[in-house]
Amino acid sequence: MPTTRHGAKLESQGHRISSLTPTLDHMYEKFKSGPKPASDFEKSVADFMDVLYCQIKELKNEHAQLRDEMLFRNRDVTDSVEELHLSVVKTEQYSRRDTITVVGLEKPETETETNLSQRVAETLINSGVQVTPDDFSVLHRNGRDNRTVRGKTIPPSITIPITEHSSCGRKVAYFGAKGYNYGNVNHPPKDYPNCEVMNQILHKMRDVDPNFNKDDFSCLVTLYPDGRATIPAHSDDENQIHPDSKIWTLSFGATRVIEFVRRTGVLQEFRVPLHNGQLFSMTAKSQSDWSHELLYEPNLPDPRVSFTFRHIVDPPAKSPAPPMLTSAPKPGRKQKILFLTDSVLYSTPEFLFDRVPNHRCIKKRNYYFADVPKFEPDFINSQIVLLSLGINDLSTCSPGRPQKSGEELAAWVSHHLNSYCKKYRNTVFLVNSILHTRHSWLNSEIDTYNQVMYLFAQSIPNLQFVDSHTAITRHGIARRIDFVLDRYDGRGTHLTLDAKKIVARELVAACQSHASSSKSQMMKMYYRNT
Ligand SMILES: O=C(O)CCC(=O)C(=O)O
Ligand SMILES: [Fe+2]
Repeated sequence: MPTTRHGAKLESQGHRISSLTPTLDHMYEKFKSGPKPASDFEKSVADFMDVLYCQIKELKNEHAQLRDEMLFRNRDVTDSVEELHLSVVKTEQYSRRDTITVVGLEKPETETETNLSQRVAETLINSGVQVTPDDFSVLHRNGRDNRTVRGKTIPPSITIPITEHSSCGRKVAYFGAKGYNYGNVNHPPKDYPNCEVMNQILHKMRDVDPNFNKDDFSCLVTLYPDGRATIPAHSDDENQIHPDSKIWTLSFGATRVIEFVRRTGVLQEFRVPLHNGQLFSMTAKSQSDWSHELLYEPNLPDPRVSFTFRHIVDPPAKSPAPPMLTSAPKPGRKQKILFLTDSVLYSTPEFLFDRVPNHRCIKKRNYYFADVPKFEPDFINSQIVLLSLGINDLSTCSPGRPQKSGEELAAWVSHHLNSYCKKYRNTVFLVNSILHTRHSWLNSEIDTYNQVMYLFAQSIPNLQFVDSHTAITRHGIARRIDFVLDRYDGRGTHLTLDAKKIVARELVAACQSHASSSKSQMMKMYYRNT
């Protein structure tokens, strides 16, 4: 590889481009601590050096940010291409396998897709099949023109893809004093049937849960005729379900397997078989943190019936102007996520937060916790304030002695967050854990800080501790410190792109769960009672 003379010189002195800034800092410090400029010329050289130094630093920051943004975007594009590829493979398999071909249906000049569906449906209905034209919305002719074979006109055949029915083969009945809606499905209120089976089941439910009563709890009865009927991955987290409601499922018939997959952070999944006569319960937390799915078992011929009970409440009324120090978001305006971060995550692109529906992220640089009050005027207009700080408050130039201990920092931060959370009750404060460095003395302070903050956040309804440190330690990259911390950064407080991506995913997921949850409702309840 050709090397310029200048490049060779830099290499030989051990100066890599990536280490230029520490060198520059060092040179600048030396320059500033040298003799004071005497002449006008020396003064203007000193001013010139100041300007150059600031501009180089700014450019370097900008460069790091642009590089990360580009890498994040690249990864996004790769992910989308992979997803598209998978969906093409799926579509191909599906178009080869799950289709019906109809031959011999003549093709009039005036044929359109809609009247073709109509005619196919009519033909099938005449032969005793129960269908409607809507069942064939994507059918098509295999060719445009009729062919003539030995004097006979042969119309092009028709392919009918068998579309997965939205209920995935399930049949449901709903009973309860209040209606229940999810997705496009709308179950109106309906009296429980006064029959032996239902009465016995209700009786059993009261034995199990003393709070159970059929005025509050609704029952969704689902029939899965065989193993091909499923319920796809979902969480029962509609705001019509009481925030503390357990979801009870009573199973009869064939054993089916329910699979849980964690919704955020590191991928975790597990399966539970649901046997005949078994009662299974899920907590609200298992809905917010996990999705569940009844797995497809094409070779299972037997039916299963489940009775699912949920405590249904009236959906929260559209709130009037929120109380206290809050300003209602203007209609049509996106809500704000204020992201205060030190340099560890400063290059996290704001666009990643576009995944939080109806929100936009404004990122601001903040090195020390002591600087947080500068941004207080913005809290009132932010739905989420995300704080990723702390390492600069702990670390110090003389190893072994932090500026503040982990415990001191946690006490100080929690004191301030406590008052912010009370003052800005409609704002959710997310505080990110501090990540490990290359220094064990510092890491033990970090652990203390993280533990105290984790416990503290549990007691404040609009404060959440985002444990991105644990997300990293559970990830494969934790095998080697160089996979997590930037190798060229001796201080060990800068992350590799992989680590940044893991943390960013945690932060975005935490914002997503707050943006969609009924937490603000719970916060109001909490503050009303305190
Ligand atoms: O049938 C089951 O066991 C699960 C049903 C379910 O997840 C639901 O109704 O939300
Ligand atoms: Fe469910």
